[in-house]
Amino acid sequence: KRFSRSSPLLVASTPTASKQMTRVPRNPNLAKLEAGYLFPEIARRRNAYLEKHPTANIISLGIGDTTQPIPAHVAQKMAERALALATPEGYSGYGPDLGDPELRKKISERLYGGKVDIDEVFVSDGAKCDIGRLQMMFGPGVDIAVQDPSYPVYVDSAVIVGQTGTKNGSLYENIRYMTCLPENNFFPQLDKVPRADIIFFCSPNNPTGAAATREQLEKLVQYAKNNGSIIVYDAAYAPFIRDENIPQSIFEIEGANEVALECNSFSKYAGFTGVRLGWVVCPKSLQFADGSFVHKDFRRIFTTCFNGASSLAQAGGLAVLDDKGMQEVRRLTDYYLENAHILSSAMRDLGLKVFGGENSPYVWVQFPGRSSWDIFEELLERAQIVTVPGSGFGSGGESFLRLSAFASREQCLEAKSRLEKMFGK
Ligand SMILES: Cc1ncc(COP(=O)(O)O)c(CN[C@@H](CCC[C@H](N)C(=O)O)C(=O)O)c1O
Repeated sequence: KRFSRSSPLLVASTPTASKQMTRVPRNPNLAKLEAGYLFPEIARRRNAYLEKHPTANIISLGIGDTTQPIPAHVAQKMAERALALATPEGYSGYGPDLGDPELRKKISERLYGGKVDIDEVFVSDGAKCDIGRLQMMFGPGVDIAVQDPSYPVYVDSAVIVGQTGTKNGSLYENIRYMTCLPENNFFPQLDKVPRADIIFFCSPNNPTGAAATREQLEKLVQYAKNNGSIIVYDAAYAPFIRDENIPQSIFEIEGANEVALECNSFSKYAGFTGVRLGWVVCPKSLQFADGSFVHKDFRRIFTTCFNGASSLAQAGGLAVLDDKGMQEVRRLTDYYLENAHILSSAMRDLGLKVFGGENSPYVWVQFPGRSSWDIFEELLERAQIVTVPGSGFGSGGESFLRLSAFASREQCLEAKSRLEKMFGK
């Protein structure tokens, strides 16, 4: 594949010191970031293994990157939009600041049942990018709470914008880590979490696969209200929810529009990880302590630091949200959920403690007393399977391994038999 992850070009080379030293001071926050960002490290280790064993048939259950083709009619719509750009009547340049109004309307109607206003929907180039922009808006003067373990961008972006102190051991000063373990059913004991201004909450959760129930989310919203906090609710895996009692959005909870905003993504809806399309719902009623409106500030950041999602990607998003597209989303996510079931039952049959994999494409496997990176290396060396070490998501992930269910069905079945051989079934 043209952009196969294994091509050496894509593995960042380390810069060499130049003779001419500049006098520009480095951002001191970047110096606080210890290791590199987690996912390029996974790719680096995978490529290093391939260099040593060029004929290895590696199966990737690591980076949560979709593998199934985009639905044909969605690709067709993007192609038509691209061809239209080559015509005088079809050409268009910069789009509307907050996204194609028709797409914003469809997101509101199809995904929120009209519960959110169209002008509360900000169409973007993806949820990860929105997290960065939200952090720019919040600035260095706030403190955050994160589920531990969780998607590394919440903590790393907090360090970069100056919301934290230095790292002591595996924890950054000034971050409230809300431990999520089997013991508390992967939902934090909120009454034991010190107040934080911003609460990053991802459900269905990456990496544990835990999906918060309505009752749990009502507690979370009440906790934020009691503490005057703002929830940044990351619902990137909502399309995997099958359990009726699991809300698809924080805005299904009464009063959430006074304490929460939501980021989401087309990445896992329809394989848009490379197309790049996401959105934020920022309620107009959300206010900062001084009474100013979050919506106003986010709009300022959005329009100042971002020039809008690609018109091609937005054309694709419109097709994803039509009736045919929503059926395709269901088919694709069912496919990945079946993969998750194959992987979770395989690991369970081997006597391992397994979590997640339902309402989520992530399977969370516990190896008590073992280092996550050692298990990662062992699976790579002995079974040529790439996973993600749980400790990469925080100290709460130590001794866990994350398996993603985005590989092909054949690869998941092959991984199952390799794991059975490896663990001696
Ligand atoms: C909870 C959550 N929120 C947002 C995202 C990214 O959404 P986006 O694609 O930007 O709309 C993700 C994607 N995470 C995956 C891909 C990681 C590797 C990608 N390079 C990245 O850094 O996001 C993973 O954990 O394997 C996520 O889990």
